[in-house]
Amino acid sequence: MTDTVTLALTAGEPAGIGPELCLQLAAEERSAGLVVIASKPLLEERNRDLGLGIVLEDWAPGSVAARAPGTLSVLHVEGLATTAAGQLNTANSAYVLDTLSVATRGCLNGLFDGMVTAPVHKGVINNAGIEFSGHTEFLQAMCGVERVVMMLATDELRVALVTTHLPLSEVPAAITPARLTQVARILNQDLKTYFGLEQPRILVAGLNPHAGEGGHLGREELDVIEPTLEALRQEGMTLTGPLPADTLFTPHWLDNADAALAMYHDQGLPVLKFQGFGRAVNITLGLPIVRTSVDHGTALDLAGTGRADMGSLRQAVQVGERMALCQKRMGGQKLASGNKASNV
Ligand SMILES: NC(=O)C1=CN([C@@H]2O[C@H](COP(=O)(O)OP(=O)(O)OC[C@H]3O[C@@H](n4cnc5c(N)ncnc54)[C@H](O)[C@@H]3O)[C@@H](O)[C@H]2O)C=CC1
Ligand SMILES: NCC(=O)COP(=O)(O)O
Repeated sequence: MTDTVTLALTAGEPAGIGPELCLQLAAEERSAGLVVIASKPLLEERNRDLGLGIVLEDWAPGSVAARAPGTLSVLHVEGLATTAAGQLNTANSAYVLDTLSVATRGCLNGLFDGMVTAPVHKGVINNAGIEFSGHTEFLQAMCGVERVVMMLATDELRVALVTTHLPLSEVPAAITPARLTQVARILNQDLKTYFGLEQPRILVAGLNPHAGEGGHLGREELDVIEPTLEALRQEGMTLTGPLPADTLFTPHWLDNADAALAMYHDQGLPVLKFQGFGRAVNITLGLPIVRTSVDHGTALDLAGTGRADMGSLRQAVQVGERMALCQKRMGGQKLASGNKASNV
């Protein structure tokens, strides 16, 4: 069958809202099969504590994932040390990363058509002595691709990033012609592949205030961004910029564009979250597999209360399903242009 997909859904940080959001989502009507990758006792505990009444079914490769409202397939992952909501424990970090590895391998070997991730806590994983910047970088390494692109999207706005989880002080040096070229090519290609845009119109932000004010407020625009964009235009891309980031996100520009490309995390994401926090999806472009995620973090303050909003997880599943169907129709795994796989 090519018109249905099975998605792996990682439940994320066990002390956060991820496990309960997965269970709450399982109560709803859905067309994609979902297999939650998590500790089964953890899900049973949240299910019981919140009185959700979801029927948890063990899933094994080859079996059909549950789709009926009120049921959820589970692929159990060992290694969880503690289950207390709201209380981080470094002893759970290896387990959290195992859930990501299981889902990623399952996508690479065709068990799943894509993966959706509930939030992890980057700090506690690092406190456990494991270097970890985020799912995005983890998946890039695990899939063996040279570059990936983080894009968050609502129905009205798409914002992609040139750099992701970097200290601000390291951002200027990271904006090189090579990185900008790879990011723009991946963004352009995946907007065509997954969003049906024949000629994506991309707005590119400058790095400095007023896009450098002609070199008086920084030279990255003159030395790196403008020449790189010009070369990419020669390849046929429709790129506007570098634009001052403070006016790029206004209707004047956005009304005639398909995506904005920001130079760094907190240049683009605050705007996106102001516009649509709770209904946005985080998509990793440039991977050979489909991966979507929520727009929020672990919300430890809400964990275990059942009050967290599942709008973003719902959206992540729906977008992941559409992307997986699109990839299936193309005949399987694909690589974004210019991205080399070394161990897939
Ligand atoms: N996809 C992922 O794995 C992500 C993980 N994180 C991680 O999450 C941790 C906590 O990050 P914060 O900056 O505190 O952001 P956060 O998103 O966890 O919380 C920020 C505020 O938004 C609220 N909130 C978050 N999700 C909500 C939901 N579904 N419904 C209602 N309210 C919600 C929280 O209660 C809190 O007041 C960090 O370690 C961060 O790295 C953050 C973003 C994405
Ligand atoms: N702000 C987005 C975020 O932190 C999520 O990152 P990732 O874990 O999806 O790489």
